[in-house]
Amino acid sequence: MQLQTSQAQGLRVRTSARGLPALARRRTVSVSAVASEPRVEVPSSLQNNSSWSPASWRSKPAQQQPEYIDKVEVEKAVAEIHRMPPLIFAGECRTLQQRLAKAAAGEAFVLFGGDCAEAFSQFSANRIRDLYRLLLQMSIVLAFGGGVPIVKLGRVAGQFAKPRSAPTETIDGVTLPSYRGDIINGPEFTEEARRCDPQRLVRAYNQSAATLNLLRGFSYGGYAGLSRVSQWNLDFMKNTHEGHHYMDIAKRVDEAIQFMIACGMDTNMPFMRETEFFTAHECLLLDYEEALTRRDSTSDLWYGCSAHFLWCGERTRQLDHAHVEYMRGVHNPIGVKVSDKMAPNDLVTLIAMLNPSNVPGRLSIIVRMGAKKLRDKLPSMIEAVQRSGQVVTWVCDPMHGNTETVSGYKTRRYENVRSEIEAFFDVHDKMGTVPGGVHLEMTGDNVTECIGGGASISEDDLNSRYHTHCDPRLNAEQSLEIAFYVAQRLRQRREAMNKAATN
Ligand SMILES: O=C[C@H](O)[C@H](O)COP(=O)(O)O
Ligand SMILES: C=C(OP(=O)(O)O)C(=O)O
Repeated sequence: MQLQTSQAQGLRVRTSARGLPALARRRTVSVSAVASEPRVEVPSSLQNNSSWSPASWRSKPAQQQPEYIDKVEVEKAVAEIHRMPPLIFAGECRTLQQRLAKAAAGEAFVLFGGDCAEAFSQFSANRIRDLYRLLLQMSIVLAFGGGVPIVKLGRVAGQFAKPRSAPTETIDGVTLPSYRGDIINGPEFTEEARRCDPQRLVRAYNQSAATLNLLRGFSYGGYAGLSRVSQWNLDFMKNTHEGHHYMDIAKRVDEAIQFMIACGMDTNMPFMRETEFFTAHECLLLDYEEALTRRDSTSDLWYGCSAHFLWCGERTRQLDHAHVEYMRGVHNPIGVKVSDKMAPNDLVTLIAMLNPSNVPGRLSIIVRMGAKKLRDKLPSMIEAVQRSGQVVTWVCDPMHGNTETVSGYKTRRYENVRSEIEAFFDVHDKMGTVPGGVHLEMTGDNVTECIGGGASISEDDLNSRYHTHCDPRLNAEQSLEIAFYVAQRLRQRREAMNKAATN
């Protein structure tokens, strides 16, 4: 065993025989393996020897938090949420962690998608249903291509808080605080709306609870049954190329089911009637997250009970700051967004802090850099993580490195989104590592927020149905088109691996 020291970080990384030389060969991680010993020692300046508690983040600097005027009102709202039931259960988080471990090993694939920012004004059963069934459609397409289970994770039922690049916004000479998500303030450009209002915390909790209730109903009440695959096509998609392509697959699924029934398969089996669906959001607003942090009575461990999966954003992942402190102590599966700005050694340290026992499925690294930077930077990140023996689930967010402003609208080009996914698969194929999933800002609505794709949305179309409160989302047709592209890449990987196995 070799011992390497990175002087810049004061970080000691031990590499084993399966470290450096393994880079060139295809490598899978066994999910059934018990968690291996951590191989990375966190520098003493970053070590946190004090014990963790749901409130220990308060002793660290916290980025992107709202400035409330009335602190007493905040305390009241937080106390109210603290008395409310948890939104999720620890056992569900453990199940999700197992699924994500499979994705790390290439035995499953993660489909992560939903609104950039959920909104109080856009809350409706139809919108939740349309996002849900689009995710179901996409998961059918992906499972068909990839031949692996699809882990469905919605950016939903809690995706309310937004980190912003600038604290203020100026329009026609008037400067107001930036919109930070409906859980904090309102999107309208008025002083009143932009004031941080603690009552919004309670409203966001209630909307999340109601949304989750419906999602659980869809997942376990028959809506998501495999016999209904051909009924999930959204009405406005029926006459589109993607809609037709989807129906071809749906017909083949129907035929396969008929065949299996003829062979004696029991259609009452849970996998025929139900599906697993998990929720996720950015762990940004720490007052809210702390109020929903609960100790699981069966394991005695702490869980963030606002969602099954929480992620730390690109703007709040500082190694010695509050968000990393909070996240290191909750036992949910978690993620971190990573741009090209992150140094590979810092990534290794961050992983060691968040997943010191190296548990597969605990940590997803969600990369978001744009295609070109991804081709340049991702290989050295993967190499550093591999060399340290750390197990992570690599996920591609092709949205956040591809935002631009056109005619005054924030937008993204379909072609750039697809290119980043292409680069992500190419890099993993080249390195023999596993592309574990995609993370999309998307909606089941027929919006015109991203340019291009088969729907041919042009720059001039942007103002026609631009409804997002923050970043532009792929519409249903563009999302399905992405799913077909990813499915094709998954199929190619599967075929290449089968070929390699038979040679
Ligand atoms: O969704 C992510 C961020 O909140 C968003 O990209 C920030 O946008 P901004 O750069 O306009 O603040
Ligand atoms: C803010 C987000 O992403 P990032 O942290 O990658 O900018 C997001 O996904 O909503």
